[in-house]
Amino acid sequence: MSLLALHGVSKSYGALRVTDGVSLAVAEGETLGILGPNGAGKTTLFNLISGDVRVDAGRVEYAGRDVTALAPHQRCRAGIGRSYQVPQPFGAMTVFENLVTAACFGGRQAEREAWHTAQEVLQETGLMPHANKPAGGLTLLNRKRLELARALATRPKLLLLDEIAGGLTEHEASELVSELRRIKARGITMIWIEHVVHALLSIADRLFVIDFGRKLAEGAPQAVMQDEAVRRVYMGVEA
Ligand SMILES: Nc1ncnc2c1ncn2[C@@H]1O[C@H](COP(=O)(O)OP(=O)(O)OP(=O)(O)O)[C@@H](O)[C@H]1O
Repeated sequence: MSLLALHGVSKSYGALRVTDGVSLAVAEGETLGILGPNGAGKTTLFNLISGDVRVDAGRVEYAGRDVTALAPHQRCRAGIGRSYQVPQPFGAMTVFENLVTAACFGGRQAEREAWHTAQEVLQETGLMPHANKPAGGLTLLNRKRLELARALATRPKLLLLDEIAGGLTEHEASELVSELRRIKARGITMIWIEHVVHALLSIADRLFVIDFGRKLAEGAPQAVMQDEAVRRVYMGVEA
């Protein structure tokens, strides 16, 4: 069964149609990679799934339920967790406090449970040595880890990752991919927008390529990367 299904979702800003009738289904346990040129509408698609932005038309179904009218916090509590392209922690709070806050408010966990979750997520994401540091002072890698950790603390069934490897060194990106592999092995469904293609290819079960707000290609990673339209639009390779 699909955990997430988008049915003809569209969004415009003024005359600009940023999402144009996108339909998409993601199976439980699947890792879907999203690719597309800058400005193609990838983050907007996440905003429509998480509820940060409302659709103009179409429907968003999650776990068999129509969530199109739900607010972001309701979708989060239903199990849709997300990271943001630009990490957005509470900078003056410690890493641990950020995670407890995410678990309490995003995951609706009681205080004791939230503390337990925060400990687990610190361990899982390698942030334990930084638990008591203010989030605002972290390195880029650790800010990215915290972004992932905050989403995990809400105990998502569906995890939306927006360019989590962007700006990292090769070594840092591969550490992050190892963490994502462990998350995937726990059965969490993931949708990952990423320009670091080799990182994405090392974990994605399927790719979905967007251009001008529309689906350009979808399917098995190797087949999609060989697709002529994808090579022309995304990689600038002449067909
Ligand atoms: N709130 C907004 N108001 C007006 N235009 C917007 C808004 N949000 C996004 N856009 C425009 O919609 C288009 C798609 O933006 P979006 O951030 O979804 O693209 P993207 O594929 O994620 O790009 P990138 O790879 O650069 O992150 C862009 O032209 C952007 O300027």
